[in-house]
Amino acid sequence: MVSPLSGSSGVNGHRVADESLLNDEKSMLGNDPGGMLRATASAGAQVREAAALASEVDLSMLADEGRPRAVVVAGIGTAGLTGSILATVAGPRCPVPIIGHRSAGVPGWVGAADVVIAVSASGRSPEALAAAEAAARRGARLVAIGNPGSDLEALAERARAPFIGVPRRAPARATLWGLTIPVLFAGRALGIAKLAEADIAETATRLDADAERCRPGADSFVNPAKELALGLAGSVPIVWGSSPLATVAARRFADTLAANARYPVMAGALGEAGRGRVGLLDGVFGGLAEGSRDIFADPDEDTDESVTRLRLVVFRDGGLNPEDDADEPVAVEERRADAIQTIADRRGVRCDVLTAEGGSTLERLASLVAVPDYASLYLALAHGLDPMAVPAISEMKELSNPIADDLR
Ligand SMILES: O=P(O)(O)OC[C@H]1O[C@](O)(CO)[C@@H](O)[C@@H]1O
Repeated sequence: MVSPLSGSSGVNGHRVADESLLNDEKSMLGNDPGGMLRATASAGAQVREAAALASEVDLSMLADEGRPRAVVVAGIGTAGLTGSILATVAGPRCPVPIIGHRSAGVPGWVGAADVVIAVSASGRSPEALAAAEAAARRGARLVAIGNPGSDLEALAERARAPFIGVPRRAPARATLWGLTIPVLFAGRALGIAKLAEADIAETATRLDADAERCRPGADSFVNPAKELALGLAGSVPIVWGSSPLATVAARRFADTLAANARYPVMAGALGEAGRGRVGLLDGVFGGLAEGSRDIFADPDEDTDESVTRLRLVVFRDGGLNPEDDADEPVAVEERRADAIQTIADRRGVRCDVLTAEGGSTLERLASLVAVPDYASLYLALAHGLDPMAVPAISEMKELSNPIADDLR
């Protein structure tokens, strides 16, 4: 029997995206048996619910021993991304290093002076469990976040550490906001991240508004997520972020495009790409592919599917406050973002631009995550793929699990 958390038609799909599959809401919902569209639409509700649940947990013991030497956020996949979000919200002047740890256990130097935040949507990833265990063993302050009633909760209980339960109603990647808010609460309790109630409320409102704009019933000409998905169809997407905040969103888009739509994506910081990977725009999938195209043809009408092309997506931040004393002035980031658009344009490489909006770091991040999250689902659906199914990931777990191996 197919479990409600695993799809069933992951390997059936069409090589060429079919826009008509995005036109009929009812059949689209039928092609999403796991309810990923619905789960993604709950982002705003996740923020509110997680904030309510986190505020019921006494996190004061985290701050009892004063400012930690370092904060380690341990978890894999979406849970791991919450560490990057905490670092972004804490900002470039955060006095405490925030280290994301995406493998089992914790770094060798972690000890009593440090804090470990172990995150796992299921509450049973070996990485987060091993991190929580190691933190308790080494006397580090621990807070665990994840599925209520899970092994992670039991472990936190044994370690007398606070646990913030995040109800599990969807796969981890559709629970980003439910996992993120408790991590930010932990950061706030430690005095390293500012998180005003108004920021939380406005972020939830923005996520609701984006869910409305991107709803399945909205046609592609008014639905920014369908438009983004159809533009990416058949391409190799490259997603670059203009700032650290925008780069977190870019990496998130790479994760969801890979997991939901099964597209290979390159993502990263535009600053770093500008010193290296930007050269891709001159290569076989970039300028060379575009050079073979009829220059008078409408780029959006181009139907030559035998040519694989890059499609650039630039996430622009612009910063909350240009006077911020971040390491890099906002003006430099802005010039770089303008430059990449010009360079793409000169080579005929098509480019989508998303610009952050909102009055807080959290809301700005949400504004760069919401539409792309939906786009990854629409791209899957346009290819006839069940966005929830992850057969290769399941096989990977099965084949690499030593217990399963012994039983064979
Ligand atoms: O948050 P969890 O349940 O620990 O899962 C970690 C990661 O493992 C996966 O379930 C894949 O195995 C991802 O979807 C997820 O982000």
